[in-house]
Amino acid sequence: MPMPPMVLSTGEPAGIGPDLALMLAQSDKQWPVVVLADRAMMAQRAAQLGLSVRFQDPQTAPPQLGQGEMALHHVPLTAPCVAGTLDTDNARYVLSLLETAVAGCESGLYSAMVTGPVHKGVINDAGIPFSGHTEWLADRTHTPRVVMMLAGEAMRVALATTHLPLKDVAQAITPASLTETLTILHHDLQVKFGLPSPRILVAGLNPHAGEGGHMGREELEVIIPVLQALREQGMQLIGPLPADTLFNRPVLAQGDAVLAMYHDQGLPVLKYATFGEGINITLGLPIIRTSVDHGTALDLAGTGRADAGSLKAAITWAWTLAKQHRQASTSPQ
Ligand SMILES: NC(=O)C1=CN([C@@H]2O[C@H](COP(=O)(O)OP(=O)(O)OC[C@H]3O[C@@H](n4cnc5c(N)ncnc54)[C@H](O)[C@@H]3O)[C@@H](O)[C@H]2O)C=CC1
Ligand SMILES: NCC(=O)COP(=O)(O)O
Repeated sequence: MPMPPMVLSTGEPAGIGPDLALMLAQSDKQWPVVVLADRAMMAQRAAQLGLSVRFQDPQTAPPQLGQGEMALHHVPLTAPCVAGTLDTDNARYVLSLLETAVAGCESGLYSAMVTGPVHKGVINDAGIPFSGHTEWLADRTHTPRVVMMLAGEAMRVALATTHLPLKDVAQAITPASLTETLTILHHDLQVKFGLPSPRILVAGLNPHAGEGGHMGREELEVIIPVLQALREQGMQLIGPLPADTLFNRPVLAQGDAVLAMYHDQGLPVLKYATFGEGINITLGLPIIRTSVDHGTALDLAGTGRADAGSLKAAITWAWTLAKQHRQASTSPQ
């Protein structure tokens, strides 16, 4: 049986997601991907970008598409879309792309999902609470805990908390949540990244990792006891390390991944080092999901100036993971 294709949700229609999908369709080496988007919007965006794309019905498309071809599953927009201009009416469209992608992965129609960027604000403005793909996917697949990890050539950074207001971060880092996060991270570094004995650099929460309790007590009361308990189970955990000195080359070289305590502790450094070629992967999900390392870039939509490097990396990684998963599930025990 051939591998099912991957699925790409193009995300916010006013953003660069549709542009990037159209740009990748120009490549002479095409991945097996079914693109989810409104066909007329894609045709209009292609014309705006000066790109020629022939849309194929995924049911009848050949497995290997040629340059300038795209397997497109039509999902209708709710309202007409202008590149760069958000419209709350299209929030349901964005979520229906995600729902179609997940349902297809669950049914075996697709082997992995790759997500283009969504605009979290406009979905909330439409009256739909939405923190991010990561939380939405956890909820949709009934997975109590997942882990967001961004990865590039220079480093991998996972997060102990994701899209939370800063004031809520400390109380969200509990012995149970940190233990679960580290367990998922450790497991997926082994299984998905082929690291039999991963070394994880764990950041502290407070300046100077609390400076022995003088600048915050979460390290003493939560982080250190959790690391100790998990080390006793055999995990290689280094820390808690002061976040301001963790991100230098000699320290990074001692680990395979960093666990940052919150979004803006880890991601600015990672994006500075790898923006444009990094990927975002949700660990701990029952399906494979990778994504771009950037947002909707409304300023670039329809201009042709967006860089498709991260989407290409996300698709490449999703395919690698899908092949790995298939091999593991078909090889004899
Ligand atoms: N995976 C996702 O769905 C993500 C969604 N977002 C959402 O995107 C929206 C906008 O967020 P921002 O903070 O403005 O981040 P952004 O990544 O959209 O833009 C930041 C800067 O990077 C540039 N940029 C982004 N992607 C680029 C690309 N592919 N090529 C060249 N330049 C690029 C933009 O032009 C802008 O100057 C927010 O609603 C945010 O929540 C942000 C990150 C990830
Ligand atoms: N900064 C990364 C980010 O916001 C991605 O979030 P998600 O939509 O993949 O959960």
